[in-house]
Amino acid sequence: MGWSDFFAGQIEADDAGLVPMRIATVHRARMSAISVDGPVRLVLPPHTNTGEYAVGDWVLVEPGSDLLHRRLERRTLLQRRVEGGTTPQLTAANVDTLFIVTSCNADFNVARLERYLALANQASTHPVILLTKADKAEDAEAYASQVASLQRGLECVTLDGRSAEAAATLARWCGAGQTVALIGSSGVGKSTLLNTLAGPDQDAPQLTGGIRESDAKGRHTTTSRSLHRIAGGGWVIDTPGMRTLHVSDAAEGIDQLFAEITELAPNCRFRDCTHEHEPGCAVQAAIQAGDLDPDRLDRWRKLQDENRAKTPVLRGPKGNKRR
Ligand SMILES: Nc1nc2c(ncn2[C@@H]2O[C@H](COP(=O)(O)OP(=O)(O)OP(=O)(O)O)[C@@H](O)[C@H]2O)c(=O)[nH]1
Ligand SMILES: [Zn+2]
Repeated sequence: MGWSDFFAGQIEADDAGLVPMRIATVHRARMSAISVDGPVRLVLPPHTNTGEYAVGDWVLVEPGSDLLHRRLERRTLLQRRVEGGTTPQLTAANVDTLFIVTSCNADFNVARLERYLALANQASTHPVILLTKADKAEDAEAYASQVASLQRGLECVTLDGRSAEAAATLARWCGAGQTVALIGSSGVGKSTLLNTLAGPDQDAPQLTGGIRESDAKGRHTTTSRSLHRIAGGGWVIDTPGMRTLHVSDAAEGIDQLFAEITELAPNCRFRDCTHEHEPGCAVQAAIQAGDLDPDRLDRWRKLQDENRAKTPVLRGPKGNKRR
């Protein structure tokens, strides 16, 4: 189930008799978990804020009563801030690999992929780009080569999400104890991949996924996420389609994504160089030399600006000052 020494090391003497379980669904007022014996509807202590839990979290539970005791520290955490939100929304915890799904057609957009990559980096998960609908594309490899230039060492596969070969191709990231999550816009084939990964033995996993609820503006949103077992392997977390993906709280993730720019910056004459018009700018020099794509610098700038604008700067005794 993804249990490891990292989690085992957090068990203390006081926890004797409690059982580790993994959160499978999070709703406003209830949560379910998966234990070695199967699914469990958790009994929540009064005043539990389910917003502090994410699918994939490890928790300690009292056997018999199914009373939730406490959550264990996470290895990775995917989160995002919704428009106007004061605290980030937790999307998935303890994900080893994030499958960023896009299709070989009009959905393909490098700027959007870069956003997802910044998010994956920030969460400390390993991103892999899945290019679906390769069976319908004239030149799927052309998409793959565009992906290759987005981040150093970035892995990418092209596939037909409906085929059994897709499960075989993805198996190397889906072994026993591994947790993957799927992210991508509507219609790119996430549910299809989920079904392919879960295999024919499970009853329609997409039906167990989301509960439709209305948010404050009356829009329908899928508020729950779910954890599904992968046929013969690990676990997959289904995240709801993201209407708009804002990048926030992701400064380090962006630096990692744009490593070639991050690494040039110390060579600029001015420490606070914006790489726009300053003399002695190493980044502009790289563009002049043809070593850096000017579009890439534009996208870096837009993402930086957005991240700064969307990340609240907290000051004062309690706030961590952040960019
Ligand atoms: N030809 C082809 N069709 C695909 C592939 N993957 C998905 N589809 C089709 O594309 C359509 C959309 O797929 P879904 O799996 O529902 O997409 P989704 O990402 O889950 O969409 P949301 O639920 O809206 O987030 C379906 O008709 C699938 O059969 C693929 O690799 N090749
Ligand atoms: Zn510069």
